[in-house]
Amino acid sequence: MIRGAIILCGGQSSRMGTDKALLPFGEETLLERTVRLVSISVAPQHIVVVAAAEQPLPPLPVEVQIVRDQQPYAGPLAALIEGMQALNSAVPAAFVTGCDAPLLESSVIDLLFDELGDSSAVVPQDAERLYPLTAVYKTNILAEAKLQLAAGRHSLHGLLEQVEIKRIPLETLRKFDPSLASFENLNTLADYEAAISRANTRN
Ligand SMILES: Nc1nc2c(ncn2[C@@H]2O[C@H](COP(=O)(O)OP(=O)(O)OP(=O)(O)O)[C@@H](O)[C@H]2O)c(=O)[nH]1
Repeated sequence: MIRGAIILCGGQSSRMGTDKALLPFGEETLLERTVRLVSISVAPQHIVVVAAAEQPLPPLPVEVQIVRDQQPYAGPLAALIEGMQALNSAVPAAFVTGCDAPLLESSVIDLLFDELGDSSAVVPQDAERLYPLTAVYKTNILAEAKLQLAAGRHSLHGLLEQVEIKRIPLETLRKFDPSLASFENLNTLADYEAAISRANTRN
């Protein structure tokens, strides 16, 4: 199966207070790092970055496709639709993440693709919640995604309620990522600082 990936990076970053995509992380920005980690599992020519219209972006590999939101701040579902429309039509499924996943493990991405089978999406879950921004989606759910958006729903959770998904217990993924750091999105400055120190401890 040809794997795709969609990296959403055009949110408002309101809790962080500054554009997350451009935050430094080691010698890279968060977006560069996320693209590099995703490209261990997905060929760069099948990676789509979905950014806001005027958003400045760091230099990315030339093969990576950049698309711009049609509507400002329409949310992750609208951005997912933009990304799916931009993917090569031969790509049946895409890993979806935000730009704020600097501790992603490629073995987690690989496992999510491996579990897809007949499901429309493979989504990690713990007792409290689903993790729709570290998940794999079949591209044939595009029509359903558009219906949801047209009905005024903007969240990925709403889409996942309408399709058949495979839920992967987060604990199962500890085998591949013992600290489960792949699932920590960075919303606040405190999250960002904690991720930097965790990355430094690992190195
Ligand atoms: N392209 C695009 N990406 C989005 C949009 N909304 C959210 N995202 C991305 O989706 C991921 C999750 O977004 P949220 O955590 O809901 O929002 P955020 O902008 O990151 O942060 P807050 O404003 O603090 O909620 C982040 O990587 C965002 O950049 C959007 O309208 N367009």
